[in-house]
Amino acid sequence: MRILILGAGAVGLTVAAKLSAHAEVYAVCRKRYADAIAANGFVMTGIWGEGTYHFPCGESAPAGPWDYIIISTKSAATREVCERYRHLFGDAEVVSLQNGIGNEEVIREYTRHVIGAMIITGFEWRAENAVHVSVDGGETVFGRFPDGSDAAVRTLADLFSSSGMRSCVSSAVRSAVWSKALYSCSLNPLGAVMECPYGDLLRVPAWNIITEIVREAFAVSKAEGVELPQKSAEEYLEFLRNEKIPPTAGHYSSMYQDIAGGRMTEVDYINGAIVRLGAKHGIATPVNRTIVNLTHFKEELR
Ligand SMILES: NC(=O)C1=CN([C@@H]2O[C@H](COP(=O)(O)OP(=O)(O)OC[C@H]3O[C@@H](n4cnc5c(N)ncnc54)[C@H](O)[C@@H]3O)[C@@H](O)[C@H]2O)C=CC1
Ligand SMILES: CC(C)(CO)C(=O)C(=O)O
Repeated sequence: MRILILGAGAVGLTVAAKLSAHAEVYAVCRKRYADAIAANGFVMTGIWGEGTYHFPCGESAPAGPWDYIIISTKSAATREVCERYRHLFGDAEVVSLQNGIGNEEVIREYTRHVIGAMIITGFEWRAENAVHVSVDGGETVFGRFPDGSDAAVRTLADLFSSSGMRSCVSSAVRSAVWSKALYSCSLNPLGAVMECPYGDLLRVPAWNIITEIVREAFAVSKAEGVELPQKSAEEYLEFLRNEKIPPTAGHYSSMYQDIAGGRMTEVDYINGAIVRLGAKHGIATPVNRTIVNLTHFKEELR
């Protein structure tokens, strides 16, 4: 099996390392990462095990055909990556292994073979050739986008699982992507602006803000025709409080880490997507809009 990973950073390089024992993998990444990995290997620490991995990577992609092409850039780069590498897509299954709303819709403009995914594991840079896997909020979910499942989806989920990355198949992956987006809307920007781990967001003043974020986002998800497993915003909030925050309570959000590292966050593709889609449906989203502005303000202060 040949797998190409495009825009490999913390997530993509770690996944490449895990898959490399079970498949032929190539990771397209920045030159400084490729040079560091060529010199010293890729060093993984944390809950997925510790080790040094050697796999091919570089700034440009080798010729196809590829069985799977996994896109693991930040959402802002999805279209750019599709434009640059569309000549390699062919019959490959193109997988979005990203956070945010709208990535699969962009990829669908370039190929009919789109697999969506929802990943809720934490990856933190430690060096240009080193990533720490910090928390695990559940299995990675794969599905045919927007819904359905088939042999190609099952093969990919099985490959991830047999490579040591717990995964499953859902016939409603769009719903899984939205469920994670609601989680990210609630926790990531607030954790970044307040500089605290997720567990602190259970405090009453933060939870009051989260309640409004989720109510707005839930209304937008309904207007978009997304069927979440929870029937109401209140049910989603209970799920977030009781099932999703506890296993990741000590985690500092990736938006916190982006701001600390001087990078732009993905807030425009998370809370910002709720604001844009809310406007399309005539749903007011003042709290999500405020959170987007606060996060950009924080980005500018760094
Ligand atoms: N880090 C985490 O804990 C988690 C991240 N995610 C999601 O996974 C996705 C990737 O996140 P990370 O790996 O953390 O980000 P990252 O910033 O570490 O990696 C993204 C990589 O894409 C590369 N890139 C950007 N534009 C490119 C282009 N035009 N061509 C080629 N490469 C390009 C960058 O150089 C960077 O190395 C995001 O959507 C993120 O929200 C999801 C779950 C957890
Ligand atoms: C690490 C994780 C999965 C939170 O659990 C995340 O999505 C983030 O920080 O953006």
